[in-house]
Amino acid sequence: MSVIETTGLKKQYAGNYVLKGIDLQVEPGMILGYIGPNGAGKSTTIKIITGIIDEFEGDVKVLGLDVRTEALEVKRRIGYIPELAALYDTLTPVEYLKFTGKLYHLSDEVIAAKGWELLKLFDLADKADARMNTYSKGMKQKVLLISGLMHNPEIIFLDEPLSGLDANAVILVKEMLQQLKQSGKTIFYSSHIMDVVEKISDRIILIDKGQVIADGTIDTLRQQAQQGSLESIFKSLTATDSATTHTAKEIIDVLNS
Ligand SMILES: Nc1ncnc2c1ncn2[C@@H]1O[C@H](COP(=O)(O)OP(=O)(O)OP(=O)(O)O)[C@@H](O)[C@H]1O
Repeated sequence: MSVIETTGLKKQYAGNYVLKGIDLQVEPGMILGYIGPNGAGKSTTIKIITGIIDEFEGDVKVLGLDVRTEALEVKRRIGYIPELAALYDTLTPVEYLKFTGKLYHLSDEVIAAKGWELLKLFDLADKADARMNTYSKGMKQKVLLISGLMHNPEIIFLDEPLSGLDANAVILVKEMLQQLKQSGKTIFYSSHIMDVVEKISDRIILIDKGQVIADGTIDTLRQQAQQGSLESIFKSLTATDSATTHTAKEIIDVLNS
């Protein structure tokens, strides 16, 4: 059974379609890499599947639940780690985790115990009482990761989750995702950091201009694009290689003019 299923998923803003019919079936217990150029529609897809955006065309089911009619139950069973979230940074991480933990109906005791343990494991224990407006970007990202995972969700959506993290934290998160997968969780992972996507994903979906243009394992994609790394596959399938060189030159020309 698929844990995520979208059929004919379309989304428009003022008559302009940014998703043009996405059909996805995601099996449980895998890491799915969801990639594409800026503006391709990755975040929009994630926001629709997680029930944040509720106006769309087509059907979306998560864990067999219709996100239109059962959005609350869907939200309870998934975790979403957004990109550059509007995190309430006048709060301390402890206060923030208490707030988000309550949204998932976790008890005060569970929030306090788990929150504290996780803050320690993410190396934030000594800053646990500081307001997050004094935090670095990576430190805030760690708090978002904790808050998206603390209720032990069945599916975890990550939108550029490594942004701002240092090398040790990146290694930690990659290892954590592998272990979550081994315990049967499904990971929907969207990122621009191609070498990480290439290493951790069991399946990769590449979208461009609101459409799926490649779908398969890294080996299948390699055969399809006749290229080596995921980065070169990405460039070849989205045809940005020579265009990028040209644009870079144009930017330099404008700067020099
Ligand atoms: N609220 C909105 N109103 C109008 N257009 C929007 C809105 N949100 C997103 N879009 C448009 O939808 C398209 C897809 O955006 P989306 O954020 O899903 O892309 P993305 O693939 O996540 O990009 P990135 O890699 O830059 O994060 C873009 O053209 C964007 O301008």
